[in-house]
Amino acid sequence: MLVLASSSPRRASLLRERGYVFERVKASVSEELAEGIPPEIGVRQLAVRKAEAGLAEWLELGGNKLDLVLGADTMVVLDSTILGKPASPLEAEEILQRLSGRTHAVLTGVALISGSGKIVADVVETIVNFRRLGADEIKEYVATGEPMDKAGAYGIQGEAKKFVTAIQGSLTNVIGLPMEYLSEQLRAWGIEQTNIASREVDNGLSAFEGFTGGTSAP
Ligand SMILES: Cc1cn([C@H]2C[C@H](O)[C@@H](COP(=O)(O)OP(=O)(O)OP(=O)(O)O)O2)c(=O)[nH]c1=O
Repeated sequence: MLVLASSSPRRASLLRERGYVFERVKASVSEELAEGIPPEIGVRQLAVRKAEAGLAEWLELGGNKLDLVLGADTMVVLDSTILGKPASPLEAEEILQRLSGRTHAVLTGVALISGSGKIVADVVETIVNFRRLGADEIKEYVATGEPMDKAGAYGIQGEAKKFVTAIQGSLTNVIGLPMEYLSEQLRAWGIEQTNIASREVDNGLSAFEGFTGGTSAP
């Protein structure tokens, strides 16, 4: 049995759309990191923290020790600086101004852990290029509310798609889970997709079909 330790609706959709059957628990953890920690270490640490908290909660609910708990954390990194979720619309504008006309990295830490003591944790990176953004379009975008619960103050699967000129690497990694990497890991743990038909569901990503891993514009 797979258990997703996350309250992110995006992570649940990504798994569901690929036909995984899973349970969900909350991953309530402090997202504080040591000052100056390298982003790739920090993002892995948070993924492990979430998976461990999820496992504790799952076992408390009566879950089996052999069940596999998945925790993840996504960060946007520009010039070695972590750009988290904006605390206010003004901060969202500031973050988007910084990303304007630049290339940044999106890191997702993924941790898989079971009560039997097995743990695998990795970090997957996607590189994203933004075109130059005007002050008015940033304001308009922030007013949609879309940036507020997202690392780096944007959602590539939503309105912010139009800001992106190229990506290198996994698109789903930017949205919260690197599905190509994760499918391989889950297979190794004996967890397979069970309902491939549900992959046909339109997830709003069709404009990006064939776009991942390349460098062309959407
Ligand atoms: C950059 C980017 C981030 N995001 C989202 C993915 C993550 O949900 C969120 C980063 O926050 P996270 O702290 O990784 O996750 P979360 O708080 O949403 O959920 P939980 O900790 O319970 O698992 O930003 C997008 O949806 N689209 C994007 O383009």
